[in-house]
Amino acid sequence: MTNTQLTLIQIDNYGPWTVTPEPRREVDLQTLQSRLYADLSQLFGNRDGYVFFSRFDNMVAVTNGIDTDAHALIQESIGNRYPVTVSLSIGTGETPATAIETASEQLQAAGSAQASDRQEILRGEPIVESDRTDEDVRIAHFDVNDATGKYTDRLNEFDTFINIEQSYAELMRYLRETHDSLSFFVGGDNIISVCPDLDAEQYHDAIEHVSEAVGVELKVGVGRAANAQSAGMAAKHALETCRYDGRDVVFGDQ
Ligand SMILES: Nc1nc2c(ncn2[C@@H]2O[C@H](COP(=O)(O)OP(=O)(O)OP(=O)(O)O)[C@@H](O)[C@H]2O)c(=O)[nH]1
Repeated sequence: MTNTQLTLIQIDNYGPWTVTPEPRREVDLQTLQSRLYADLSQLFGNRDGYVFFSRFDNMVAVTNGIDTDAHALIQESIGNRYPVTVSLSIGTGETPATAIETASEQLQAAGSAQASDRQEILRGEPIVESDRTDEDVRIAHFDVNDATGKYTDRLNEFDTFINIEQSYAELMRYLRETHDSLSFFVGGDNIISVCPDLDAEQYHDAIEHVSEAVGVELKVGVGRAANAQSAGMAAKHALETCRYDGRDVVFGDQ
């Protein structure tokens, strides 16, 4: 069984800030957003978490093993470094979808994303240490088969981008609707999904669905562990095994 702990990260009152006192230069917003993501990736990553940028003003972190004090420290550090603050909401659940649902509801209950008096909220309870197991987190690392030969070296960059993004859109929707999983594009031709305990057939069906819908062929390595970093690393090794023996689904511990 999985026991996912996710943290919703939301920039406080960001919409109004981007236009106050007048619209801020887009390049400055892009720079702020990407630096904030980089810092959060490092701050959570140093504690074995994974952060996904989703919409940049909102980000989702897999935070199994990261306690409330560490969240508070990260929140304070961001507040000291940036002209904006972030709210953090920790949600847990048997599936990633229920965890993000809880995290989102807690933050919504604390006030609007665009309320000037809702700042640096820290809500939710991490999984208690005694309830944690070595199998709480499942990370599935998807990769497009031969993206370089089929797309990067043949098509112009924008048409390559369309193909990759379409496979992402199909996969994220399919896994969300059929298996309560959350999928994130992480660059290149890679998609990382936070999943419950799915079997090889279910991963194979997802890959087949994407292939039939948009004609992009995927493979996937799956890892399980007590935290995102270890599960993610096991998934990467499993993906190498896919490359080596040609299977489309490999589990890290098999
Ligand atoms: N975020 C992330 N990106 C990766 C990773 N591995 C590769 N990439 C990206 O994916 C691109 C394509 O690399 P590969 O997936 O190794 O190449 P490929 O042509 O698809 O070949 P095969 O995957 O072996 O079929 C690279 O340029 C990187 O941008 C990874 O582990 N994480």
